[in-house]
Amino acid sequence: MGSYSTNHGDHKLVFRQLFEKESSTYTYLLADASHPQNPALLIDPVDKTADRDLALVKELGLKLIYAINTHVHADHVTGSGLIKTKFPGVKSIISKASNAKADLFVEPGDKIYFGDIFLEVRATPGHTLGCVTYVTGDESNQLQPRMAFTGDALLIRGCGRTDFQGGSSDKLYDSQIFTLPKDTLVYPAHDYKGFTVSTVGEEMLYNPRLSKDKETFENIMQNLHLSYPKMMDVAVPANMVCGLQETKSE
Ligand SMILES: N[C@@H](CCC(=O)N[C@@H](CSS)C(=O)NCC(=O)O)C(=O)O
Ligand SMILES: [Fe+2]
Repeated sequence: MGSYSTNHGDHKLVFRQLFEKESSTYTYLLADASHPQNPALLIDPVDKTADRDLALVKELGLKLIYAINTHVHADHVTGSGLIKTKFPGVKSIISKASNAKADLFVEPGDKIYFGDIFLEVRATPGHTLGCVTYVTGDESNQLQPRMAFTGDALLIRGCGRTDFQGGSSDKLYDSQIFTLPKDTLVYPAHDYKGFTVSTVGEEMLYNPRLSKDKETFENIMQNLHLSYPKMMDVAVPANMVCGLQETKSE
């Protein structure tokens, strides 16, 4: 289910799942096509594919208003800064807890509106301190099932590593992702196995890490033995400033 436009009562949600293959990153394009201006947002854009994403926005006749990140990525540079240089009206968004730069900062419980649809912010720390999950909603609750953009907190049959940038397996386990309704669709920031979508209920049953008890989970996370992302030294400082490397004025 990578791409659809669907009617939910009064709402017409445009949804596209886009992939950046070098970092196996998913970027998501959402828009409210029931609204006269077709307001749209991108979740977790990548610098390398920003032009592709902006061309799609244009082709679909959408008005991009937000470039949103789920967290300070360590494996790729966000497209937010580049997008802002090309579409100056676009506002970048990240969680306040990330301590990164952006135009707007969100906290748990905040709602990011695009037309009559919103993304509700939920704190899901543990992969990094400032990780959040964005969950679709609307005032009349017609937009069902909900879609959760989980960043690296919950991956399909996996989860984000917890060994850098304020990571904590204790916090990730307690981050309450599984309190969302079981039919909530799970859309992660990465997939390394070819999956595109899951549900909360499916992950509660089959996630080989988060379905376990806390002690087993923490033991699994301590023994992943993953090498650090290749781009980490470039990506983290760049993403702390929204992807734009600021030039120093003399
Ligand atoms: N090989 C990749 C990095 C892979 C990696 O560490 N992925 C992160 C998410 S990006 S911060 C992760 O949390 N992975 C969890 C897992 O179980 O794989 C590279 O070199 O970029
Ligand atoms: Fe990450």
